[in-house]
Amino acid sequence: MLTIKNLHASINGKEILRGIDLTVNAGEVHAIMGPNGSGKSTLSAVLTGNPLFTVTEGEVYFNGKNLLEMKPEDRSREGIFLSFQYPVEIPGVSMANFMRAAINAHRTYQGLEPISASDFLKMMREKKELVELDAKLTNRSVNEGFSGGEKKRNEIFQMAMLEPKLSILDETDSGLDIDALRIVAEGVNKLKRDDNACMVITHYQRLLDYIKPDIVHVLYKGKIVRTAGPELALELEERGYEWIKQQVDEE
Ligand SMILES: Nc1ncnc2c1ncn2[C@@H]1O[C@H](COP(=O)(O)OP(=O)(O)OP(=O)(O)O)[C@@H](O)[C@H]1O
Repeated sequence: MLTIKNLHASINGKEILRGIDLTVNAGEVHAIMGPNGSGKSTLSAVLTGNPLFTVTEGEVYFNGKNLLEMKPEDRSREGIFLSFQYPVEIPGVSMANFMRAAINAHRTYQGLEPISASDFLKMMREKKELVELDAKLTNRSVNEGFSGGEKKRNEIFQMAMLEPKLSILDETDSGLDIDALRIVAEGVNKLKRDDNACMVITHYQRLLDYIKPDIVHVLYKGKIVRTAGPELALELEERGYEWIKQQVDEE
């Protein structure tokens, strides 16, 4: 589904990603861990087309298409979803109008008719139940006055509505409480299918108590320096990153 080859990216002339190689197949959940400042958020920003970052080398293919040539909105329409650490409030725009516009933008791109009012309402109802979103929240403006946990749940609701092929969840340093962590995790687990995939950026093993990753990667100094099964996250929880840093710096 996603193939990243030797990806280098920089910001203001400073190289942050220094040769990322990563393959994500349909049906897989990947956890991206790593010390502060190693480039985890930069990787999600580059994949979704944040214009602040410049790709200086490498290739990224998403379902056979050259991702780096696509505009950010087309990456979304192709099925990439980024859950933000700090979701923005959009006063004056109702959740229903926002979601309907987003779904129809995707449908137009796929050459489909706009979704009918009855299908849309049915979908809203089903997905609200799936992620246990309080029905009252969808009558309000997008994220306006939502608590941190409500915003997070709303992000997962949007993810459920858009049915992305690849979800990237950036939870770095987010100060999520244990309930919000569980919401994110349950959402990911419920939405997991054989034909979609998920990349979870996290500092905390505790998120991975709820989401079972198939593969865990450690990013350090802009490169993936270790890749293993879920046992790697447990080892990091126990031993920290120092031992990996030392090993890598000596290599
Ligand atoms: N606008 C910017 N200007 C200069 N440097 C930046 C900018 N944005 C990010 N960086 C630097 O890029 C490096 C990687 O940052 P990034 O946020 O990707 O790391 P991270 O692994 O997600 O870190 P954390 O775990 O602390 O969230 C850091 O050294 C950071 O200071």
